[in-house]
Amino acid sequence: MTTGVPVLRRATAAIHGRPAAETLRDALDELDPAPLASDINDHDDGSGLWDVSGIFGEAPDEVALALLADAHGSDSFVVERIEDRDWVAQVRAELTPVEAGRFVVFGSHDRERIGPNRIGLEIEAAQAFGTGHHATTRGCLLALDTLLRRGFVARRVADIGGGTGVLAMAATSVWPAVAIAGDIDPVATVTARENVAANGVASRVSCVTAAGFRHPRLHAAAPFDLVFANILAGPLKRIAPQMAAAQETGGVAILSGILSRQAAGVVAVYRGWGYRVIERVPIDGWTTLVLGMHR
Ligand SMILES: C[S@@+](CC[C@H](N)C(=O)[O-])C[C@H]1O[C@@H](n2cnc3c(N)ncnc32)[C@H](O)[C@@H]1O
Repeated sequence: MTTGVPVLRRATAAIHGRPAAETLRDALDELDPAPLASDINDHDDGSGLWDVSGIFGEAPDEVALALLADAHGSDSFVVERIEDRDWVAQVRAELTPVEAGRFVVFGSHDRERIGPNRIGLEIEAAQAFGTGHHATTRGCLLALDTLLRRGFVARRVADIGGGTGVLAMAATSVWPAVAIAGDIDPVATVTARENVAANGVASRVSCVTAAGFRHPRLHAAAPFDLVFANILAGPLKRIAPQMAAAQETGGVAILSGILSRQAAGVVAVYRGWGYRVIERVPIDGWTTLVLGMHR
């Protein structure tokens, strides 16, 4: 039995074919707190069934998925405990370096393999999101790469939903900037601090536990030339007023965690707060938005 490893459970429901996959995906996105991972699969056998599953660390999330299953006509709902193992060690061993524009994100086990012509970001996969493998993180790094090619320079950066701190560190690796990475999850804050120290940028990147911009350090450091926010479409819409208050004309926001079909809705909200679209970066069904503030 491994100690210090979160107990994970997989909750699975077989749902009858009426709801579209998008409806189920939206419903999964709305679960609060969200599952650590989720999946939707068509049975593909003519039965018209969907398998909807989520991996959870906390029982209340399972209850939410059970309600979701019930709302969509499921007659089976199963929760199983996943065998304990050292997930962090397993994930670390399996991770390979990820390239995005001029950046390469890698674990310490790959340090020797990174060439000199890349900007390396060493990230240990712990219990935080942001190893560069997800399309949304890559989208943000590619968006940053594009801003650099356009000659954009940022001195003050905020990373809302910073996870491992990868985006804040990317910004401080290309500009003499200071950055604040805020995450609602205190475990992510600890992980980000470790990564920031390992990359030698602790004097320029501070990591705080905060929901959105609600932290004195974020208030004191505003206005920000650049804000990253790789959280989901719903929370992005909710923090739009805070984002607009934290930026001035000429400021840029890189927003991600947006399913491509949700992008128009996010853009509509941010237009109402003075933002215009500079660029869209679509990857694997996700869209990263680069928005410029023109108040
Ligand atoms: C998809 S991860 C992004 C991590 C990293 N920035 C990246 O791009 O890979 C989203 C992170 O946002 C955090 N989060 C979600 N909602 C938030 C909110 N309202 N305020 C701050 N952090 C939030 C989550 O805890 C999670 O660590």
